Amino acid sequence: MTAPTVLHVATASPYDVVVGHGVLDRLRGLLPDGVQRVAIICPESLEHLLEPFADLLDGLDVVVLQVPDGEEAKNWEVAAACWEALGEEGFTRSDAVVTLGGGATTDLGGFVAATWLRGVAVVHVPTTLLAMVDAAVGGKTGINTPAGKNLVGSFHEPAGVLCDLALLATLPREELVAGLGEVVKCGFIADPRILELVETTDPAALTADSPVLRELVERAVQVKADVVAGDLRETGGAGGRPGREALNYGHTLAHAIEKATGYEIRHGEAVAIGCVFVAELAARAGALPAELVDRHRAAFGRVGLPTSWDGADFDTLLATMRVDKKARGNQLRFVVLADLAQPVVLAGPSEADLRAAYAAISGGAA
Ligand SMILES: NC(=O)c1ccc[n+]([C@@H]2O[C@H](COP(=O)([O-])OP(=O)(O)OC[C@H]3O[C@@H](n4cnc5c(N)ncnc54)[C@H](O)[C@@H]3O)[C@@H](O)[C@H]2O)c1
Ligand SMILES: O=C(O)C(=O)C[C@@H](O)[C@H](O)[C@H](O)COP(=O)(O)O
Ligand SMILES: [Zn+2]
Repeated sequence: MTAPTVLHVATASPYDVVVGHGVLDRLRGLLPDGVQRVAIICPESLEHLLEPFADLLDGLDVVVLQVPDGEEAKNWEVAAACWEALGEEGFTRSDAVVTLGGGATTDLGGFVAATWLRGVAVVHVPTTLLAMVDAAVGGKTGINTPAGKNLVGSFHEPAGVLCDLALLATLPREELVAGLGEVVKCGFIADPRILELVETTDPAALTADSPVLRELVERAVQVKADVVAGDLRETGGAGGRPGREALNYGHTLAHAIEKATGYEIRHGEAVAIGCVFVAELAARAGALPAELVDRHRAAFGRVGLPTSWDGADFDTLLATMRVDKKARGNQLRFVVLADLAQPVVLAGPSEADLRAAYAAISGGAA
Protein backbone atom coordinates (compact mmCIF):
# COMPACT_ATOMS: atom_id res chain seq x y z
CA MET A 1 0.00 0.00 0.00
CA THR A 2 1.38 3.41 -1.03
CA ALA A 3 2.16 5.81 1.81
CA PRO A 4 -0.31 8.65 2.37
CA THR A 5 0.37 12.00 0.75
CA VAL A 6 0.29 15.01 3.04
CA LEU A 7 -0.63 18.28 1.36
CA HIS A 8 -0.15 21.42 3.37
CA VAL A 9 -2.52 24.40 3.34
CA ALA A 10 -0.27 27.33 4.21
CA THR A 11 -2.71 29.90 5.54
CA ALA A 12 -2.27 31.83 8.81
CA SER A 13 -3.78 28.78 10.57
CA PRO A 14 -2.03 26.09 8.55
CA TYR A 15 -3.23 22.51 8.40
CA ASP A 16 -2.66 19.26 6.56
CA VAL A 17 -4.80 17.35 4.09
CA VAL A 18 -3.91 13.66 4.28
CA VAL A 19 -4.74 11.63 1.16
CA GLY A 20 -4.40 7.86 0.92
CA HIS A 21 -6.01 4.44 1.21
CA GLY A 22 -6.90 3.13 4.66
CA VAL A 23 -5.68 6.26 6.44
CA LEU A 24 -8.45 6.71 9.03
CA ASP A 25 -5.96 5.93 11.78
CA ARG A 26 -4.45 9.37 11.08
CA LEU A 27 -7.53 11.03 12.61
CA ARG A 28 -6.16 11.23 16.14
CA GLY A 29 -3.07 13.03 14.89
CA LEU A 30 -5.15 15.71 13.18
CA LEU A 31 -7.10 16.62 16.31
CA PRO A 32 -5.63 19.52 18.29
CA ASP A 33 -3.75 18.63 21.48
CA GLY A 34 -5.89 18.50 24.59
CA VAL A 35 -9.18 17.60 22.91
CA GLN A 36 -11.31 15.69 25.40
CA ARG A 37 -14.63 15.32 23.66
CA VAL A 38 -15.55 14.84 20.01
CA ALA A 39 -18.90 15.41 18.33
CA ILE A 40 -19.12 13.46 15.08
CA ILE A 41 -21.59 15.09 12.69
CA CYS A 42 -22.76 12.47 10.22
CA PRO A 43 -25.87 11.73 8.15
CA GLU A 44 -27.95 8.76 9.24
CA SER A 45 -27.34 7.09 5.86
CA LEU A 46 -23.59 6.91 6.58
CA GLU A 47 -23.72 5.74 10.19
CA HIS A 48 -22.33 2.35 9.14
CA LEU A 49 -19.06 4.20 8.47
CA LEU A 50 -18.81 5.12 12.16
CA GLU A 51 -17.69 1.69 13.33
CA PRO A 52 -13.90 2.24 13.18
CA PHE A 53 -14.22 5.55 15.01
CA ALA A 54 -14.89 3.90 18.38
CA ASP A 55 -11.35 2.46 18.33
CA LEU A 56 -9.78 5.46 16.60
CA LEU A 57 -11.08 7.82 19.28
CA ASP A 58 -10.67 5.44 22.22
CA GLY A 59 -10.24 7.37 25.48
CA LEU A 60 -12.20 10.42 24.29
CA ASP A 61 -15.87 11.10 24.98
CA VAL A 62 -17.63 10.69 21.64
CA VAL A 63 -21.11 11.90 20.83
CA VAL A 64 -22.74 11.39 17.42
CA LEU A 65 -24.97 14.13 16.01
CA GLN A 66 -27.15 12.58 13.35
CA VAL A 67 -28.15 15.00 10.57
CA PRO A 68 -30.25 14.65 7.42
CA ASP A 69 -28.59 13.46 4.24
CA GLY A 70 -27.20 15.82 1.62
CA GLU A 71 -28.61 19.29 1.00
CA GLU A 72 -31.46 18.64 3.48
CA ALA A 73 -28.91 19.31 6.23
CA LYS A 74 -27.88 22.76 5.04
CA ASN A 75 -30.43 24.92 6.82
CA TRP A 76 -30.74 26.80 10.08
CA GLU A 77 -33.11 24.26 11.68
CA VAL A 78 -30.50 21.51 11.43
CA ALA A 79 -27.74 23.87 12.59
CA ALA A 80 -29.93 24.85 15.56
CA ALA A 81 -30.53 21.19 16.45
CA CYS A 82 -26.74 20.67 16.48
CA TRP A 83 -26.21 23.74 18.71
CA GLU A 84 -28.85 22.40 21.08
CA ALA A 85 -27.13 19.01 21.24
CA LEU A 86 -23.74 20.61 21.89
CA GLY A 87 -25.33 22.68 24.66
CA GLU A 88 -26.80 19.58 26.28
CA GLU A 89 -23.38 17.92 26.14
CA GLY A 90 -21.74 20.99 27.72
CA PHE A 91 -19.38 21.15 24.75
CA THR A 92 -16.45 23.49 25.48
CA ARG A 93 -13.58 25.07 23.56
CA SER A 94 -11.32 22.12 24.37
CA ASP A 95 -13.70 19.84 22.44
CA ALA A 96 -13.81 19.28 18.68
CA VAL A 97 -16.24 18.55 15.88
CA VAL A 98 -15.48 15.81 13.36
CA THR A 99 -17.56 15.78 10.19
CA LEU A 100 -18.03 12.49 8.36
CA GLY A 101 -19.86 12.78 5.06
CA GLY A 102 -20.12 14.58 1.76
CA GLY A 103 -19.81 18.28 1.09
CA ALA A 104 -23.24 19.05 2.50
CA THR A 105 -22.18 17.52 5.82
CA THR A 106 -18.79 19.26 5.88
CA ASP A 107 -20.47 22.60 5.04
CA LEU A 108 -23.09 22.18 7.78
CA GLY A 109 -20.70 20.68 10.33
CA GLY A 110 -18.07 23.30 9.59
CA PHE A 111 -20.67 26.00 10.12
CA VAL A 112 -21.75 24.49 13.44
CA ALA A 113 -18.10 24.36 14.55
CA ALA A 114 -17.56 27.94 13.37
CA THR A 115 -20.50 29.27 15.36
CA TRP A 116 -20.52 27.17 18.54
CA LEU A 117 -18.76 29.24 21.24
CA ARG A 118 -17.67 31.47 18.30
CA GLY A 119 -15.53 28.67 16.99
CA VAL A 120 -14.33 25.25 18.06
CA ALA A 121 -11.91 22.98 16.20
CA VAL A 122 -13.19 20.88 13.33
CA VAL A 123 -11.58 18.00 11.44
CA HIS A 124 -13.23 16.95 8.21
CA VAL A 125 -13.37 13.32 7.09
CA PRO A 126 -14.93 13.68 3.63
CA THR A 127 -16.61 10.60 2.19
CA THR A 128 -17.39 11.82 -1.35
CA LEU A 129 -14.94 12.70 -4.08
CA LEU A 130 -16.39 16.20 -4.24
CA ALA A 131 -15.85 16.81 -0.53
CA MET A 132 -12.30 15.43 -0.70
CA VAL A 133 -11.19 17.64 -3.58
CA ASP A 134 -13.12 20.75 -2.63
CA ALA A 135 -15.70 21.13 0.16
CA ALA A 136 -13.58 19.90 3.07
CA VAL A 137 -10.60 22.06 2.15
CA GLY A 138 -10.37 25.84 2.40
CA GLY A 139 -12.62 26.74 5.31
CA LYS A 140 -15.80 27.88 3.53
CA THR A 141 -18.75 26.70 5.61
CA GLY A 142 -22.42 27.46 5.17
CA ILE A 143 -26.10 26.77 4.89
CA ASN A 144 -28.76 27.70 2.34
CA THR A 145 -31.66 30.15 2.75
CA PRO A 146 -34.86 30.44 0.70
CA ALA A 147 -33.09 33.11 -1.40
CA GLY A 148 -30.32 30.78 -2.49
CA LYS A 149 -27.33 28.59 -1.89
CA ASN A 150 -24.70 29.12 0.84
CA LEU A 151 -26.01 32.59 1.65
CA VAL A 152 -25.24 32.23 5.38
CA GLY A 153 -21.87 31.00 6.51
CA SER A 154 -18.39 31.82 7.59
CA PHE A 155 -14.75 31.10 6.89
CA HIS A 156 -13.63 28.56 9.49
CA GLU A 157 -10.59 26.55 8.64
CA PRO A 158 -10.33 22.92 9.70
CA ALA A 159 -7.57 21.66 11.98
CA GLY A 160 -7.05 18.92 9.42
CA VAL A 161 -8.66 16.99 6.57
CA LEU A 162 -8.51 13.22 6.16
CA CYS A 163 -9.23 11.91 2.65
CA ASP A 164 -9.43 8.13 2.81
CA LEU A 165 -9.93 7.07 -0.79
CA ALA A 166 -11.11 3.64 0.41
CA LEU A 167 -14.34 5.33 1.50
CA LEU A 168 -15.12 6.01 -2.17
CA ALA A 169 -15.62 2.27 -2.82
CA THR A 170 -19.29 2.54 -1.78
CA LEU A 171 -19.97 5.92 -3.40
CA PRO A 172 -22.58 5.63 -6.17
CA ARG A 173 -21.05 6.22 -9.62
CA GLU A 174 -23.10 9.36 -10.29
CA GLU A 175 -21.79 10.92 -7.06
CA LEU A 176 -18.20 10.15 -8.05
CA VAL A 177 -18.86 11.68 -11.47
CA ALA A 178 -20.30 14.79 -9.78
CA GLY A 179 -17.04 15.13 -7.84
CA LEU A 180 -15.14 15.06 -11.13
CA GLY A 181 -16.98 18.29 -12.01
CA GLU A 182 -14.91 20.22 -9.45
CA VAL A 183 -11.77 18.33 -10.50
CA VAL A 184 -12.20 19.30 -14.17
CA LYS A 185 -12.96 22.87 -13.04
CA CYS A 186 -9.52 22.92 -11.36
CA GLY A 187 -8.02 21.74 -14.63
CA PHE A 188 -9.44 24.73 -16.51
CA ILE A 189 -8.64 27.40 -13.91
CA ALA A 190 -5.18 26.27 -12.79
CA ASP A 191 -3.79 22.83 -13.66
CA PRO A 192 -4.08 21.72 -17.32
CA ARG A 193 -2.40 18.40 -16.43
CA ILE A 194 -5.74 17.49 -14.82
CA LEU A 195 -7.41 17.94 -18.22
CA GLU A 196 -4.79 15.79 -19.94
CA LEU A 197 -5.34 13.01 -17.39
CA VAL A 198 -9.12 13.18 -17.84
CA GLU A 199 -8.82 13.30 -21.62
CA THR A 200 -6.54 10.26 -21.82
CA THR A 201 -8.02 7.97 -19.15
CA ASP A 202 -11.00 5.70 -19.65
CA PRO A 203 -13.52 7.35 -17.31
CA ALA A 204 -14.80 3.92 -16.23
CA ALA A 205 -11.32 3.24 -14.84
CA LEU A 206 -11.61 6.16 -12.40
CA THR A 207 -12.55 4.05 -9.40
CA ALA A 208 -11.70 4.27 -5.70
CA ASP A 209 -8.48 2.28 -6.11
CA SER A 210 -7.30 3.96 -9.34
CA PRO A 211 -3.86 5.64 -9.17
CA VAL A 212 -5.10 8.21 -11.71
CA LEU A 213 -8.03 9.11 -9.48
CA ARG A 214 -5.60 9.56 -6.61
CA GLU A 215 -3.42 11.84 -8.72
CA LEU A 216 -6.52 13.84 -9.70
CA VAL A 217 -7.50 14.19 -6.03
CA GLU A 218 -4.01 15.33 -5.05
CA ARG A 219 -3.79 17.81 -7.92
CA ALA A 220 -7.22 19.31 -7.22
CA VAL A 221 -6.46 19.62 -3.49
CA GLN A 222 -3.16 21.30 -4.40
CA VAL A 223 -4.98 23.81 -6.63
CA LYS A 224 -7.36 24.62 -3.79
CA ALA A 225 -4.57 24.81 -1.20
CA ASP A 226 -2.57 27.22 -3.37
CA VAL A 227 -5.54 29.47 -4.08
CA VAL A 228 -6.83 29.72 -0.50
CA ALA A 229 -3.31 30.28 0.84
CA GLY A 230 -3.17 33.37 -1.37
CA ASP A 231 -6.65 34.74 -0.64
CA LEU A 232 -8.42 32.91 2.17
CA ARG A 233 -11.31 35.35 2.58
CA GLU A 234 -11.92 35.99 -1.10
CA THR A 235 -10.88 39.63 -0.95
CA GLY A 236 -8.99 39.45 -4.25
CA GLY A 237 -5.73 38.23 -5.69
CA ALA A 238 -2.53 40.06 -6.48
CA GLY A 239 -2.33 42.35 -9.52
CA GLY A 240 -6.10 42.49 -10.07
CA ARG A 241 -6.31 38.70 -10.52
CA PRO A 242 -9.39 36.98 -9.10
CA GLY A 243 -7.76 35.20 -6.11
CA ARG A 244 -10.16 32.82 -4.39
CA GLU A 245 -13.01 33.83 -6.67
CA ALA A 246 -11.31 31.66 -9.31
CA LEU A 247 -12.56 28.59 -7.41
CA ASN A 248 -16.06 29.91 -8.05
CA TYR A 249 -15.63 29.30 -11.80
CA GLY A 250 -18.99 28.17 -13.17
CA HIS A 251 -20.74 28.61 -9.85
CA THR A 252 -22.84 31.72 -10.51
CA LEU A 253 -25.16 29.88 -12.87
CA ALA A 254 -24.61 26.55 -11.08
CA HIS A 255 -26.09 27.81 -7.81
CA ALA A 256 -29.06 29.34 -9.66
CA ILE A 257 -29.70 26.02 -11.40
CA GLU A 258 -29.47 24.15 -8.09
CA LYS A 259 -32.04 26.47 -6.52
CA ALA A 260 -34.31 26.23 -9.60
CA THR A 261 -34.33 22.42 -9.31
CA GLY A 262 -34.99 22.45 -5.56
CA TYR A 263 -31.47 20.99 -5.16
CA GLU A 264 -32.44 17.90 -7.16
CA ILE A 265 -29.44 18.34 -9.44
CA ARG A 266 -26.06 17.47 -7.92
CA HIS A 267 -23.71 20.36 -7.20
CA GLY A 268 -20.95 18.93 -9.42
CA GLU A 269 -23.39 18.47 -12.30
CA ALA A 270 -24.55 22.07 -12.02
CA VAL A 271 -20.92 23.23 -11.89
CA ALA A 272 -20.20 21.44 -15.18
CA ILE A 273 -23.12 23.23 -16.87
CA GLY A 274 -22.09 26.52 -15.26
CA CYS A 275 -18.52 26.17 -16.55
CA VAL A 276 -19.73 25.61 -20.12
CA PHE A 277 -21.97 28.68 -19.70
CA VAL A 278 -19.08 30.94 -18.63
CA ALA A 279 -16.92 29.54 -21.44
CA GLU A 280 -19.65 30.59 -23.88
CA LEU A 281 -19.87 33.95 -22.12
CA ALA A 282 -16.11 34.46 -22.35
CA ALA A 283 -16.19 33.63 -26.05
CA ARG A 284 -18.71 36.46 -26.51
CA ALA A 285 -17.62 39.07 -23.98
CA GLY A 286 -13.93 38.28 -23.97
CA ALA A 287 -11.82 36.44 -26.45
CA LEU A 288 -11.84 32.81 -25.39
CA PRO A 289 -11.02 30.77 -28.50
CA ALA A 290 -13.78 28.48 -29.76
CA GLU A 291 -11.57 25.40 -29.29
CA LEU A 292 -11.38 26.08 -25.55
CA VAL A 293 -15.17 26.32 -25.37
CA ASP A 294 -15.33 22.97 -27.16
CA ARG A 295 -12.75 21.56 -24.74
CA HIS A 296 -15.10 22.41 -21.86
CA ARG A 297 -17.94 20.42 -23.45
CA ALA A 298 -15.59 17.54 -24.27
CA ALA A 299 -13.89 17.27 -20.87
CA PHE A 300 -17.00 17.51 -18.71
CA GLY A 301 -18.97 15.36 -21.18
CA ARG A 302 -16.25 12.69 -21.30
CA VAL A 303 -16.60 11.91 -17.60
CA GLY A 304 -20.39 11.76 -17.88
CA LEU A 305 -21.38 15.24 -16.74
CA PRO A 306 -24.12 17.36 -18.35
CA THR A 307 -23.03 20.27 -20.53
CA SER A 308 -26.46 21.68 -21.38
CA TRP A 309 -29.60 22.47 -19.40
CA ASP A 310 -32.95 24.07 -20.18
CA GLY A 311 -34.88 23.60 -16.96
CA ALA A 312 -35.75 27.25 -16.28
CA ASP A 313 -36.19 30.51 -18.16
CA PHE A 314 -33.26 32.85 -18.08
CA ASP A 315 -35.05 35.61 -16.11
CA THR A 316 -35.63 33.24 -13.19
CA LEU A 317 -31.97 32.30 -13.16
CA LEU A 318 -30.89 35.92 -13.53
CA ALA A 319 -32.89 36.93 -10.45
CA THR A 320 -31.10 34.28 -8.37
CA MET A 321 -27.69 35.17 -9.79
CA ARG A 322 -28.15 38.72 -8.49
CA VAL A 323 -27.55 37.46 -4.91
CA ASP A 324 -24.38 35.59 -5.90
CA LYS A 325 -21.60 36.59 -3.49
CA LYS A 326 -19.46 37.93 -6.31
CA ALA A 327 -22.14 40.49 -7.31
CA ARG A 328 -21.61 44.09 -6.25
CA GLY A 329 -24.77 46.19 -6.08
CA ASN A 330 -26.63 45.70 -9.35
CA GLN A 331 -23.53 44.48 -11.12
CA LEU A 332 -23.09 40.79 -11.78
CA ARG A 333 -19.52 39.53 -11.79
CA PHE A 334 -18.37 36.24 -13.32
CA VAL A 335 -15.10 34.39 -13.29
CA VAL A 336 -14.20 33.63 -16.91
CA LEU A 337 -11.04 32.45 -18.64
CA ALA A 338 -8.84 34.75 -20.71
CA ASP A 339 -7.04 31.55 -21.70
CA LEU A 340 -6.41 28.12 -20.23
CA ALA A 341 -5.48 28.49 -16.54
CA GLN A 342 -5.89 32.26 -16.75
CA PRO A 343 -9.01 33.14 -14.76
CA VAL A 344 -10.12 36.77 -14.81
CA VAL A 345 -13.16 38.60 -13.47
CA LEU A 346 -15.72 39.78 -15.99
CA ALA A 347 -17.73 42.56 -14.33
CA GLY A 348 -21.09 43.65 -15.70
CA PRO A 349 -21.39 41.64 -18.92
CA SER A 350 -24.19 42.82 -21.20
CA GLU A 351 -27.55 41.15 -20.81
CA ALA A 352 -27.38 40.30 -24.51
CA ASP A 353 -24.14 38.32 -23.99
CA LEU A 354 -25.61 36.58 -20.94
CA ARG A 355 -28.74 35.60 -22.84
CA ALA A 356 -26.72 34.44 -25.84
CA ALA A 357 -24.47 32.30 -23.60
CA TYR A 358 -27.53 30.78 -21.95
CA ALA A 359 -29.13 30.15 -25.35
CA ALA A 360 -25.95 28.30 -26.36
CA ILE A 361 -26.22 25.87 -23.43
CA SER A 362 -29.99 25.53 -23.37
CA GLY A 363 -30.71 25.00 -27.03
CA GLY A 364 -32.09 28.52 -27.38
CA ALA A 365 -34.32 28.68 -24.26
CA ALA A 366 -33.19 32.23 -23.36
N1 LIG B 1 -17.28 24.64 1.27
C1 LIG B 1 -16.82 24.48 0.04
O1 LIG B 1 -15.75 24.98 -0.31
C2 LIG B 1 -17.60 23.65 -0.93
C3 LIG B 1 -16.99 23.27 -2.13
C4 LIG B 1 -17.71 22.48 -3.02
C5 LIG B 1 -19.00 22.06 -2.70
N2 LIG B 1 -19.53 22.44 -1.52
C6 LIG B 1 -20.88 21.95 -1.14
O2 LIG B 1 -20.84 20.53 -1.08
C7 LIG B 1 -22.13 20.00 -1.31
C8 LIG B 1 -22.06 18.87 -2.29
O3 LIG B 1 -21.27 17.86 -1.73
P1 LIG B 1 -21.38 16.34 -2.23
O4 LIG B 1 -21.35 16.31 -3.69
O5 LIG B 1 -20.39 15.58 -1.46
O6 LIG B 1 -22.88 15.95 -1.85
P2 LIG B 1 -23.56 15.35 -0.53
O7 LIG B 1 -22.88 15.75 0.69
O8 LIG B 1 -25.00 15.68 -0.69
O9 LIG B 1 -23.36 13.76 -0.72
C9 LIG B 1 -23.89 13.15 -1.85
C10 LIG B 1 -24.52 11.79 -1.53
O10 LIG B 1 -23.51 10.82 -1.36
C11 LIG B 1 -23.80 10.01 -0.23
N3 LIG B 1 -22.52 9.52 0.27
C12 LIG B 1 -21.54 10.25 0.83
N4 LIG B 1 -20.47 9.50 1.05
C13 LIG B 1 -20.77 8.25 0.67
C14 LIG B 1 -20.04 7.04 0.65
N5 LIG B 1 -18.76 6.98 1.01
N6 LIG B 1 -20.67 5.93 0.21
C15 LIG B 1 -21.96 6.00 -0.22
N7 LIG B 1 -22.69 7.14 -0.25
C16 LIG B 1 -22.09 8.25 0.19
C17 LIG B 1 -24.50 10.95 0.70
O11 LIG B 1 -25.24 10.24 1.65
C18 LIG B 1 -25.35 11.77 -0.26
O12 LIG B 1 -26.57 11.13 -0.51
C19 LIG B 1 -22.97 21.16 -1.83
O13 LIG B 1 -23.81 21.62 -0.81
C20 LIG B 1 -21.94 22.23 -2.16
O14 LIG B 1 -22.45 23.53 -2.06
C21 LIG B 1 -18.86 23.22 -0.64
O1 LIG C 1 -13.79 27.37 -2.00
C1 LIG C 1 -14.24 28.24 -2.76
O2 LIG C 1 -13.95 29.42 -2.66
C2 LIG C 1 -15.17 27.86 -3.83
O3 LIG C 1 -15.77 28.72 -4.46
C3 LIG C 1 -15.35 26.41 -4.11
C4 LIG C 1 -16.70 26.04 -4.70
O4 LIG C 1 -16.51 24.83 -5.40
C5 LIG C 1 -17.77 25.78 -3.64
O5 LIG C 1 -18.91 25.24 -4.24
C6 LIG C 1 -18.14 26.94 -2.75
O6 LIG C 1 -18.93 26.52 -1.68
C7 LIG C 1 -18.92 28.01 -3.45
O7 LIG C 1 -18.79 29.15 -2.70
P1 LIG C 1 -19.84 30.33 -2.60
O8 LIG C 1 -19.04 31.40 -1.94
O9 LIG C 1 -20.27 30.69 -3.99
O10 LIG C 1 -20.96 29.85 -1.77
ZN1 LIG D 1 -18.40 24.00 -5.93
